Amino acid sequence: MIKNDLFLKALKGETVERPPVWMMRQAGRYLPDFMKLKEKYDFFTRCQTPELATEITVMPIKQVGTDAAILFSDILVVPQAMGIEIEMKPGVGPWLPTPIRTSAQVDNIVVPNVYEELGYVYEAIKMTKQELNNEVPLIGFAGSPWTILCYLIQGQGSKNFDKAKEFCFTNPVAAHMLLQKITDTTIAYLKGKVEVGVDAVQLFDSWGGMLSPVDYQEFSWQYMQQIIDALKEQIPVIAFGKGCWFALKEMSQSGASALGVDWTCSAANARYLSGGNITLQGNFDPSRLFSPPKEIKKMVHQMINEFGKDKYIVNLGHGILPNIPVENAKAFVEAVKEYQPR
Ligand SMILES: Cc1c2[nH]c(c1CCC(=O)O)Cc1[nH]c(c(CCC(=O)O)c1C)Cc1[nH]c(c(CCC(=O)O)c1C)Cc1[nH]c(c(C)c1CCC(=O)O)C2
Repeated sequence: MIKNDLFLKALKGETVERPPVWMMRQAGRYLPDFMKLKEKYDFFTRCQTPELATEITVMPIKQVGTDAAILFSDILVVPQAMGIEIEMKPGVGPWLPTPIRTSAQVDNIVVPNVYEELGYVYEAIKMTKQELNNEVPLIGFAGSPWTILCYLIQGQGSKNFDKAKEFCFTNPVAAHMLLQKITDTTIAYLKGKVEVGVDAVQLFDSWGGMLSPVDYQEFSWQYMQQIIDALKEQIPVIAFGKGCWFALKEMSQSGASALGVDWTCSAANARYLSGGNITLQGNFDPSRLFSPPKEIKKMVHQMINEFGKDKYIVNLGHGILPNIPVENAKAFVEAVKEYQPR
């Protein structure tokens, strides 16, 4: 039994005294202790060393006081396991020496044995569960197939992922083959995470909002739905699509336990579009953590009043920014703990 079960209760839609809070990318660069480890070990070494991944995962629990932990890892470990070379270049971010640009390259990509290729993730989960000692739940995650495809084809981050979209629209057969291979790998990968003890999983569709509503259904949502279908009987699934407010209706009917929303969609609109019955998660503008702590607290209380304290998980609308003062992140979390229902 998990001692702080607010997050799990909110995922089940149960009544809570206050909503739970965690932050996307909470295990990251705004924490001084994280930066010390970053100086010593490169990014994928931190991901691949269970002791380091565990240490980083529990940092925000101890130092900021969030109600759930999310495993320190990356969405790109999945395509790495599929045999694709991916580097994390300082100052650039994800970088592929050989981006995928042809059908022949897609043909050659394998659906791996996840237990062999991603055993280090499962070790990190087991170690983290021990370290957390049932204080708070642990979230496992994966990228959506579309968001992973964006990096594989573009070859690096992008403002519009133009090359990824060009590939999908000029070579849809290969694009769908690639999306299906990522989907199959992701399902096996997440089932493995469930087996070693994660308490919930989140799918990050960070670049879903790059697509039109019609293209979103074709190139992203149908694969998200396959993953949700494969997992929903075993574990609560959170579907987060940045910029995907237009799909909230389909998402609400998918069997996901909760839906993530970003700050461009108001609480009232998100409730309306998702049918009013499903748990929502979000949606504080990450840049608003630059405001003074007093103002942050006021805005957080207002946000909870707008979403309602039940069927709600307080979070940011996307990952925390690297240069946010730790004090401000703490104020965000404290505000939720101090919340008094109206
Ligand atoms: C698109 C995406 C990626 N990775 C992820 C996403 C989806 C979420 C989102 O959109 O924010 C997911 C992710 N990446 C990381 C986590 C860890 C858990 C957490 O704290 O939430 C999670 C959940 C650690 C990380 N992943 C990364 C860092 C920072 C780099 C470092 O620590 O050296 C962290 C803490 C690197 C990374 N990895 C990726 C990017 C774009 C970057 C940033 C590159 C840069 O700006 O330097 C791909």
